[in-house]
Amino acid sequence: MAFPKKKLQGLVAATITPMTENGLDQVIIHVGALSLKESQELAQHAAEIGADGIAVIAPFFLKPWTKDILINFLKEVAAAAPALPFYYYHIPALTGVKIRAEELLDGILDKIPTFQGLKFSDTDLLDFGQCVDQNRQQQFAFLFGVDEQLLSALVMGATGAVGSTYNYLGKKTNQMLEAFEQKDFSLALNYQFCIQRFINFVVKLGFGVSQTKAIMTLVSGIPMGPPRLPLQKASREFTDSAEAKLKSLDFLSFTDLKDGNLEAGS
Ligand SMILES: CC(=O)N[C@@H]([C@@H](O)[C@H](O)[C@H](O)CO)[C@@H](O)CC(=O)C(=O)O
Repeated sequence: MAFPKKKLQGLVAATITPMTENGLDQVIIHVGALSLKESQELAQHAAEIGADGIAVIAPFFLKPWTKDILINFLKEVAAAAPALPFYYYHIPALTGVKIRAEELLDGILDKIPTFQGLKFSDTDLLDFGQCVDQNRQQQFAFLFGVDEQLLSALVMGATGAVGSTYNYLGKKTNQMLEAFEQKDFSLALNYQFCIQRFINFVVKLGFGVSQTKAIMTLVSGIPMGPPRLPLQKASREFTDSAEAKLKSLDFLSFTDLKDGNLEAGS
């Protein structure tokens, strides 16, 4: 998968959608599920509808407890869409599957010939760095998923990023990428700190999918609708505080705001 230079990937729900100036470049569909059969059906469906790739998280109710078991699970899913590039989505805080990504990558192409890369949503930069270091010959995509640490991951060799905040902090993040590419690390750090200030603020208020939807609605004016149960809609207080913070950090001016209907879109 070729990543457009200096462009970020935004994650919308379960679909990874790299953006270019002309819109969606590629669509990678997440097909993870608790049941292998369901995952395989989703993978086949993704192939039928023309997806550019599929991504899978580890099953998290009945968990794989060794690397080999996890690989076997992933292999069976990948085999259901043998023509599609395959990505493993490593997000241990949510799946509870803590098998190190570095271990998983060891010899993975022998098992999963369509393996293309990793979405790495964990703060363990030792594991991430070793994934990159030990696979320099493989041309894998190393997509980082902890937005507040992206700069550190770029230093480690991240080839792309997939995260929730790029849906509305993309401009600032692109400025950080630009500064990084120009080797202006002090400027890049300023951008990263600014992004961190916002994320740190919302994390303290309670931040997740519902809050992401509320902020996206606020910024874009496109009603994202309520989250599905068991998630609860973000409170009005949250949205007001997030809006004030975005403005105080200069992420957003009054004129940037669209007429978002926070209540709409069921
Ligand atoms: C745990 C989590 O939700 N991580 C996010 C990050 O983008 C995260 O929202 C961001 O780094 C702020 O902490 C993504 O990596 C994952 C994500 O958005 C998703 O799978 O929906």
